[in-house]
Amino acid sequence: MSFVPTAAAVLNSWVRILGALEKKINRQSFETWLKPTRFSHMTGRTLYVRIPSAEFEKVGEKYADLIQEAIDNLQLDIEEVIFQTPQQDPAAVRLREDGGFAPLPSHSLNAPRSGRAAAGNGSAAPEQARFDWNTASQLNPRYQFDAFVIGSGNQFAMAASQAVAERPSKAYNPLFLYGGVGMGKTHLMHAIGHDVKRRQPHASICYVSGEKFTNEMINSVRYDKMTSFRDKFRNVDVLLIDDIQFLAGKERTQEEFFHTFNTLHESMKQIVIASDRPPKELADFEDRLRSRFEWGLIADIQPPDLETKVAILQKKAESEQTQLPTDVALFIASNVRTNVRELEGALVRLIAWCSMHGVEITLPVTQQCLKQFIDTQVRKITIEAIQRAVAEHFGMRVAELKQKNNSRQIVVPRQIAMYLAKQMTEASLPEIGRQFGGKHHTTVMHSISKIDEQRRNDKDLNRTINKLMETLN
Ligand SMILES: Nc1ncnc2c1ncn2[C@@H]1O[C@H](COP(=O)(O)OP(=O)(O)OP(=O)(O)O)[C@@H](O)[C@H]1O
Repeated sequence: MSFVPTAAAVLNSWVRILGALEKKINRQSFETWLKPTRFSHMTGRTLYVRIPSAEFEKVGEKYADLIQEAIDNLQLDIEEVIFQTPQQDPAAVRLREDGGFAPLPSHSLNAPRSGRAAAGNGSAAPEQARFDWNTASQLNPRYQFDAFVIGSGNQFAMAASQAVAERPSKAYNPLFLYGGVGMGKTHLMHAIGHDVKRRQPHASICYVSGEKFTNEMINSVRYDKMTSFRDKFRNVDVLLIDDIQFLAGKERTQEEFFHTFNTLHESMKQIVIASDRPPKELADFEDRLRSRFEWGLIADIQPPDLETKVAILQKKAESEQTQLPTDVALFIASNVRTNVRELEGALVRLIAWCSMHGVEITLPVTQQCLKQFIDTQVRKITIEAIQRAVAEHFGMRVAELKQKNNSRQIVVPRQIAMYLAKQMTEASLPEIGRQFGGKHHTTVMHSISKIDEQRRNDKDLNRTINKLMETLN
């Protein structure tokens, strides 16, 4: 095959493969298993595909023939496809030379897979005497404290995490970390795990997501293995449980977690919990659990400011052995909004593009390469979308935001919506005024500066705005 891929072809390769698969398999399977996957990057002739969770590892096996067929038909120069979750390193499934997909041989990062099997995740695996967290801690080697950039929004959470790592169960127990999507909660949890392990090599560290905890519990009930499930989670030195909000409304799982929590806490074992919201906002959670989450320390992570975003980009580039000029870092940081994961995505795309074209990373190249990425972000957010999101958040109708009504219940959401319109769209003040029922541009300006000022002192307002920004992004 003498096909020479262009950068765009490589970046679009997975999208093109998906396009071919969409025509071959039923819609529901496609929507469930393939649509959530994303092109990650390409190294040599290896295509890396991002899957949302370990559950998706079977995609490679299930659709191996169809993927191979699509690669052949599209004449893509791809030798192997690796599916990886954000947490795991290249793992899961690999396209073999003979054209089939097979699991990679087990190594330390794959160890969690054996962990799941031992817990009876869907299969009737034999009971295990004691789960070995030493080989299955699921910690990502890249998520270390020294790879975490400190800024005003995360310094408290970082300090609390370091204190916990230095003195597990003695500093703050539990430590409850919360913040929006891609703000570094998982990174900090893994860093705690690594640091404890460095100080106490024999400590057993368990990192588990709320979803995995739930699934393992369901399977344990199903296969009558609750004893080993309890043994597994109640005999660790440090329990790091991510995305606890997943347990909302799941009474039986909450009950089980309640007892896990009590056992660990009573035996002076460290518990670290991460969530997308503070304990008091965890709806559909038992009060006794919510109150336990507040026993130790609650630390929030706010979105990074511009300087922190630039520093994160520089650090990530450094770890990729890439020189990132300051004007490029500034350009990316100011155009990619709050989410650090998206910031990383933009950088990965840029590095891939430049290495494929054999060009240096400069501002014009960056502008060209990230144009679509940034345009999509800008395009996505309209004043109408902001009005809808704000109205929904405050339980009101969009029309009320535009009415001449100056009651506080209407004024505050309207001011927030105007503020977001200024921050997140290109619209001018008169344009914003027009879209809010014909307000004068000075009224818009007043609203924006009011919210801007209040946001600095009012933590709840700040959180509401961050949450709305995330929803819109
Ligand atoms: N301050 C930071 N310094 C360096 N990297 C960061 C920082 N904050 C986030 N990241 C990086 O951003 C990515 C997303 O972070 P992470 O997965 O920890 O977010 P999260 O808060 O757990 O998000 P989610 O709620 O979606 O699980 C990771 O690659 C992480 O290393």
